Order: sequence, then structure tokens, then C-alpha cells
Amino acid sequence: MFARQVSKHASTLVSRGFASSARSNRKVAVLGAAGGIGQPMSLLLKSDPLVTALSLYDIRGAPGVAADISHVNTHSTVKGFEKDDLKDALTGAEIIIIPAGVPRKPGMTRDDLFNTNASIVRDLAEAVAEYAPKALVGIISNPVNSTVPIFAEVLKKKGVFDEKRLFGVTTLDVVRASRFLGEIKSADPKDINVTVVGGHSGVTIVPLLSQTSQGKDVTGEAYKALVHRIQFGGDEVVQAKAGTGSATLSMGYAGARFTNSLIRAMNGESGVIEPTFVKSPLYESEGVEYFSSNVELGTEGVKKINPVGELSSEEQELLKACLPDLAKNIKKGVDFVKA
Ligand SMILES: NC(=O)c1ccc[n+]([C@@H]2O[C@H](COP(=O)([O-])OP(=O)(O)OC[C@H]3O[C@@H](n4cnc5c(N)ncnc54)[C@H](O)[C@@H]3O)[C@@H](O)[C@H]2O)c1
Ligand SMILES: O=C(O)C[C@H](O)C(=O)O
Repeated sequence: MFARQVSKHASTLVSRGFASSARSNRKVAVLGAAGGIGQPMSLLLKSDPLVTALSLYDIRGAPGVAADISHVNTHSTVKGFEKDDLKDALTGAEIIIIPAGVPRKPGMTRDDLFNTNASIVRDLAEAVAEYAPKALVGIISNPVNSTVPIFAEVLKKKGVFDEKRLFGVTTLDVVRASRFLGEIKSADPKDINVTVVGGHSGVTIVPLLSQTSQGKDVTGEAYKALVHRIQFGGDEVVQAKAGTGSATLSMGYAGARFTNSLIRAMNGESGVIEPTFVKSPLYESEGVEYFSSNVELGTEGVKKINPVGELSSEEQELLKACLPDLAKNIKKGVDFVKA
């Protein structure tokens, strides 16, 4: 009876937020699995019928989290790995999602996390290059605008960089945009799909409200307030948590949703599109090597990078403000590894 309830719960979850397609073998590794994001995200991944094996790694506490989650009666297997077991955690992983690193406290920017998180991400990239060079990798650790270039530079040094396989996870911005616009319009967010382009920090987050039927008539002060809330939604949570961390539960949801999209595309489903921060030709001529836009996912990761499309005059201004900051953040990451 309970087993049936759980599987009903899993399919409800799938129908509301995630989608399902044919089952195949998909091993997902989470690095930073015992943290604020790692735990709820791993639980949601355990509820996802498309995940067949979960490999939970952290420098502390992952075996306990794995033992706990492994009792959830879905079909996937779960294993936890201690600090020195990174090789075993990564071997055979097809998808690796990384929320390892420190979160913000009030008054900090994401860039203030650079000094701590840059070396964490660099070291994990070295291990991925060695033990799972073909995996699709989603980076959650902040500052995403810099940690994705760091990861790429390490893989390049090791001769295994494939730009189709590396993603900065910006799904939380998309989730927030849909939710906040839904609140204004008294509409169900599941019917609202807002493309968010650029990067994942303050003014580098550019929501394209004019491209949605519900968003295009939001104007004036209401428009400004909505854009500000989407760009600085992370601060809202950091302040509310008052020094104990940043978004973890909504990020766990967003990370599990993004993973589900990667797997559906790997399994051959067509038309899977997510905004995500990837190596992109769109603004390369302006010194921006990585950019988030709607990306069509395929069996090998990135299938097609879509341009931003038609922009309103306000969105053109937002993009103009985004690009220089983004270029600086990217350069900082690249320089860190080159140095
Ligand atoms: N991309 C996004 O939209 C987004 C959203 C929210 C948070 N974040 C970022 O995600 C990161 C994690 O946030 P959190 O709230 O889960 O933090 P947390 O402190 O609760 O958890 C981080 C976990 O990482 C682990 N860790 C540290 N170094 C590690 C290493 N070398 N290998 C493996 N694990 C390691 C820690 O032990 C801890 O369990 C932060 O950098 C935060 O800013 C990003
Ligand atoms: O705001 C943060 O520092 C965490 C995350 O990037 C977010 O957008 O919530």
C-alpha cells in the first residue's frame, strides 16, 4: 500500500515539475551531497524514476545521507562516499551535479565566495577529468559565472574538455521568474515559462518577459520590480535565512529538474530545452565566452544553442548591463586556473 503511495507521489512529482520518458541506466553523482542543497536534491533525484543509481559524495556526512535516502522505496540504488573515495564516487557516473562549496551570508555577493569555492571546484574538476571525463556536468557552486570557466579550464588542461558536456545550472532563475510572474498574474506557474539569459548573479540575470504571453504586458514600476526580484531573488533568501545560508530547498528542486531534463534528452527525447550557462558563440565577439540562453539538449549534452530572440528596448538595456559584468566574472575564473 505504502509502496503504491510512494510511486504515486513520484509520478505526481514527475507530472508537476519533471517529466518522464523510457527508463535506461542513468547513474548520477552528487558532489556536495550532504549540504543544504545536496540533501533535498538527492532526495528528489531518488524520487525521479529516470535515475537508476545515485552516488552521493561529500567531504563529510555523505554515507549517512545515503543510508537515509536509500530507504525510500523507489527502484534506484544509492551509495555514499567519504572524503577519500572520490574516485569510486565518480567512476561510471554519466551525470555529475556539483553543489559543493560555501554559501553566502547577508551582505556578501556571490563573487565574495570566489576565494573559497574556486579551489573546491578546481579540485573536483581535476578528479572528474581523471575518473569521469565523458560525464555531463552541472555546476551549482557559486559564483557560477566564474566556476563554470574554472571547470572548463581544468578540463582543457587535462585535454578532455568537451563544451557540449559542461553546464552552469541557472534553472533557479527560471523557476523564480515563473513563480514571481505567476504571483503577479494570479496564474499557475506551471503554465508560465520565462526564458532567463545571461549569467547567474545580479544584473547578469536577464529575464525575457516580453517573450511570454503573461509577461509582455507587465510595464512601468511593476516591470522594474519584477525584474529586480528575479535578479536579486537569491538575496531575499539570504536575508531571510539571516546568516545560516542561501537557497537550498528551491535550488534542490531546480537542480533535480535540470538533471531530469538532461536524462530525458540523453534517453532520446526530442525538444528538451532549458536555459543553461554554457560555452556559447552568441556574445563571444564581446568577450563573453560563456552565456546562458535556451539550449536544446540531446543525447550528448548540448545539441543546439538558441539565440536570445527578439528583445524589448528594456531587455536590450538589461543585456547591455549584463555583458561587461559577465565578461569580468568569466575572465576571473579563466585567470585563476591559468595562474
Ligand atoms: N546555482 C545556483 O542557482 C545556486 C543556488 C543556491 C546556492 N548555490 C551555491 O551552491 C553552493 C552550496 O550551497 P549549500 O547551501 O548547499 O551549502 P552548504 O554549506 O549547505 O553545503 C555545501 C556542501 O559542500 C560540501 N563540500 C565542501 N567542499 C567540498 C569538496 N571539496 N567536495 C565535496 N563536497 C564539499 C560541504 O561539506 C557541504 O556539505 C554555494 O556555493 C551556493 O552559493 C547556487
Ligand atoms: O543567492 C545565492 O547566493 C544563492 C543562489 O545563487 C541563489 O540564486 O539563490
